[in-house]
Amino acid sequence: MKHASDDAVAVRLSGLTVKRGHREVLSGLTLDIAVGKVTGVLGPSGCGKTTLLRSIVGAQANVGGDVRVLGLPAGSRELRTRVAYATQAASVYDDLSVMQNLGFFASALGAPKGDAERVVDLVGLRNEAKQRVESLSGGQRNRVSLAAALLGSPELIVLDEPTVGLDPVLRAELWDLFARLAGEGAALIVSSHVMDEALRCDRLLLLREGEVIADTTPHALLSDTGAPDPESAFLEVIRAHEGGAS
Ligand SMILES: Nc1ncnc2c1ncn2[C@@H]1O[C@H](COP(=O)(O)OP(=O)(O)OP(=O)(O)O)[C@@H](O)[C@H]1O
Repeated sequence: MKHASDDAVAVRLSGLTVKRGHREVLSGLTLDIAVGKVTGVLGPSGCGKTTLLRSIVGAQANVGGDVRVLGLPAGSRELRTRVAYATQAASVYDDLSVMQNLGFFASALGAPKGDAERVVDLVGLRNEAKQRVESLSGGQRNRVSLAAALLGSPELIVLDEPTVGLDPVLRAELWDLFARLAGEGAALIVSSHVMDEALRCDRLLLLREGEVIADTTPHALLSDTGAPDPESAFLEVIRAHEGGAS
């Protein structure tokens, strides 16, 4: 029988361990990620953020332990339209326009007619809609990828560093959008190495060398460490973790 609370769980990790090459990149992660919230995966370059996201969307090899997504094993066929993933490198066609790309992905996903129009507005690319992707700036290309990830109505939206290369205004707008989507009931998992973005998340997972060293909220991160900003708070958490580990 299903537990009632399972409906609120988008992702359940049980002892997730990943080896890449000879290295253990993630070491036994056990945690649940809730629906209706923006969960931030924060941490320095190389700490395992992308590997964690790839494991959740079923794109990672050599995964040990168990990863359940919306109650199903990660990567299950049934999850194809229910889970969206935007990678760091924009995965769109250079020789097509923004709208042609979105139209293509919309029909591949079976998204409703008009959905490409909806998402192009969501990511603020209306003026560039007819432009070929190859002529866009890096930040604009990433937004095409993000728009493609928002097609249909995914229940879980996994975004790998979606705000890289964006100006502060656009960044703030996208974080507003993430909060709105979570408010509508989606689960969002957003990675970033910009600690200030931590403040926009409902929950924070701070990752370091493949381990979750803090599972907290922006408010608790600042109040527990007494640090003035998330960057110093993160350093404080690392110091405390290393002190405790030695
Ligand atoms: N094939 C491989 N062999 C050995 N190590 C690997 C391999 N692929 C990735 N790694 C290592 O795994 C670690 C985690 O990589 P991952 O891409 O998940 O980090 P990240 O936190 O997303 O980094 P960034 O913020 O720079 O994108 C890194 O230290 C990386 O060097």
